[in-house]
Amino acid sequence: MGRKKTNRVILENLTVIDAGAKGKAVAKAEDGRVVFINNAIPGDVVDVQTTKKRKAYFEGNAISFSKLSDKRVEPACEHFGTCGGCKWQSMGYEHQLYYKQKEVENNLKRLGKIELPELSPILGSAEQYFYRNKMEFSFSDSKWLTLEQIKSDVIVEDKNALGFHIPGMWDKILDLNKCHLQRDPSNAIRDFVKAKAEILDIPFFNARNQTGVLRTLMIRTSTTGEVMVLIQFFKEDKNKREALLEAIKNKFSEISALLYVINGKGNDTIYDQEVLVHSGKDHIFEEMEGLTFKINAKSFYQTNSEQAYELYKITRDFAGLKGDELVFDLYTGTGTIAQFVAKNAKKVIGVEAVPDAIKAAKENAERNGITNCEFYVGDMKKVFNEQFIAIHGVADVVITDPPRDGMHADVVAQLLSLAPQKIVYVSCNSATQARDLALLDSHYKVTKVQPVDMFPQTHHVENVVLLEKRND
Ligand SMILES: C[S@@+](CC[C@H](N)C(=O)[O-])C[C@H]1O[C@@H](n2cnc3c(N)ncnc32)[C@H](O)[C@@H]1O
Repeated sequence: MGRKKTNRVILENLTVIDAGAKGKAVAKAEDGRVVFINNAIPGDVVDVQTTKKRKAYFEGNAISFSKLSDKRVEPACEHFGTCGGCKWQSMGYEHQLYYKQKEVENNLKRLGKIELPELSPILGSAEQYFYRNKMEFSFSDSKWLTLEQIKSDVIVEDKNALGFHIPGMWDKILDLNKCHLQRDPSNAIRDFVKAKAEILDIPFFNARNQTGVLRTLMIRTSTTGEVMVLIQFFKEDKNKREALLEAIKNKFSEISALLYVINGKGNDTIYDQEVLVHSGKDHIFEEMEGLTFKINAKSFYQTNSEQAYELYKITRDFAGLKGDELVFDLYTGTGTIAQFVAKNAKKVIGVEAVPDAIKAAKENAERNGITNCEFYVGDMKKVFNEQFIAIHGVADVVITDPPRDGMHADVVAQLLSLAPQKIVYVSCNSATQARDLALLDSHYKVTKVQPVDMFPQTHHVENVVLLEKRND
């Protein structure tokens, strides 16, 4: 069944039959073991170099193709295959949607083992490229070189890169030419920053040696047309920093918040750092159905604004509010869902672990003239307890939108004891959602399921479920 190559195996002539967890292609080896394959899609026939061998499965990379799937399309991006993002670009969008729908259905059926209504067809994204409103690029003085570049006699003069980490390599950065994820002026800003930094002779970061000056570039765009740019420096060199930021300001009049951080720590996260303003404001605004949301450098906001609007409309529709309900919005973030449904409810209470997000939620609600929303900070499993319910009352409807891990078992138990009429469960991970639905199944029936594609060209899928209290 296979040729040996060093201590790894080559599995020959495998037909890819499915797309599985984490977006990998799935085939069956001759011995019946499942093979999870990178860089192939359903319908391909491939030879696979294995990278992992376990009792029940293999993992590996497709190294040659004897047949290419008829589901294939030409990837739009020149960096496809090297860059870690947008791994499903070689598959037609209708097929991406088919496999996302199938993943949600499989997870709910196989992991949840619950009775399900017919799933609504997945809601595709109107924009299949350039849909992200936030991108973060890394600077590096040791850019990723292709095998041809390494082998060739031509010396690569420019070793600087501004782009994304190569998958599995923390210190190698792909120098981006054009990225298809964020709309203009994102690419123009990134290109300009790189060129100007080189003219000013500002050293790019070296993650291995922790040397250099320029660390990361974040760009946020909004549907209102505002743009935020944040540059993270490893060390302060006031003259060069100001020269670079002034040049960016003068070149791009649409930048309304030009920010920087001086971060000498071991890692790139800005969440524990002071964000300083070079020019303009420290925030931009996002707008949705007449509501405005203030977004600062550290704020969470759904990364596909247009599709977030669709997701929220489905959530509001599933909640079916008439105007006299008490609603809890668990894991509220900056309170966007809470404010979005507020005009249809008597009162909405949002809970969230991040204090800054709750501060923003309160500010946003005040600016939006919403007076029937309250927001509280805390870890859900601690805050959402008997005392919380004694103070706020029994919710008629609970909307819950937890992180990928799903809800803590204590939160599910508390939901069962609270016993609201309806629960609307928004999830970015249908596997953990299925687990939680199974825990709720004794008291709640799943009556609606609506998958939503927020991230075209990737395997990620959002899913909204309506649970209604059983009367028996
Ligand atoms: C998927 S986001 C939902 C955000 C929000 N619903 C929205 O649409 O913008 C999940 C949120 O849960 C918060 N979170 C994570 N763990 C939490 C916990 N244990 N208790 C409370 N909130 C938590 C995160 O900070 C994040 O804002």
